[in-house]
Amino acid sequence: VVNGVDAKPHSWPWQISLQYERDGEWRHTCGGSLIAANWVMTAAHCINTEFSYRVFVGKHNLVEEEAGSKAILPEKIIVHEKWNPIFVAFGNDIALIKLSEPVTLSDQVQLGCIPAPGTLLTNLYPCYITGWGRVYTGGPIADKLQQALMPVADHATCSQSDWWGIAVRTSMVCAGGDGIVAGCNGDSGGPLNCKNAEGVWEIHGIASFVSGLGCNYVKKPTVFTRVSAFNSWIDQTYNMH
Ligand SMILES: CC(C)C[C@H](NC(=O)C(F)(F)F)C(=O)N[N@@+](C)(CC(=O)Nc1ccc(C(C)C)cc1)Cc1ccccc1
Repeated sequence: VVNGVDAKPHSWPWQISLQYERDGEWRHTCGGSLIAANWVMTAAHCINTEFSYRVFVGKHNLVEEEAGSKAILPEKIIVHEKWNPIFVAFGNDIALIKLSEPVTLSDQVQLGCIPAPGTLLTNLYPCYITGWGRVYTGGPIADKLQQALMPVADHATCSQSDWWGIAVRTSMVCAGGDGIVAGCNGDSGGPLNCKNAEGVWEIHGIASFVSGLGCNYVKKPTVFTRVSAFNSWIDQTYNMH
């Protein structure tokens, strides 16, 4: 997250770190959200079938051992069947990870809520991006979980020609675009957290892409998969696997 702040530890208890093993070391690669005791929602582009992964729950500082955190191996990973790594603009950048064992819920490990199907947020609706991604374009990833207020750019705004134009679909949600705050590599797969009218936090987005010209680039908001466009896919995947 570019120009974010350290989150209060465990204040986003559904946030997970998706890590892959390289040279005997586990490395953070993406964010994700716990949506059931044994299911994590992340971005399809985070998954590479050559790698082995683990899901780390209950984390705040990635470079410290933390009581209450736990690394769990996936039992299976389901990538949306219409995801195409060559055409990110087609969307469907969503994947579900079934955990090999259900997590134990606690103060530090909680489930995130999914919005009702078809829910659309109005322009400038206040949401927060969270993640351990790069803290500036090309920079290092964060040790401590970062958060930043990122107002929604509705589809009418985000699909303007000098914004994302036709690269953004209605199955996506944009946030930010002020050139200051943005998601960046390593935030992929993580949540866009928005409080609903009842005061309940919901996961409205899965961080998908930012501009190749720079993470925080004016009129190129961070683009998220719109979770409320995938409720039935999520339900079907749950019930099928
Ligand atoms: C692999 C892509 C599909 C997703 C990757 N996502 C992220 O980094 C995220 F923001 F989600 F954390 C990304 O944006 N990667 N970039 C490599 C940019 C990129 O690939 N962006 C992009 C933008 C639009 C499109 C399509 C929709 C036209 C595809 C890729 C990051 C970047 C940012 C600044 C400088 C250099 C690199």
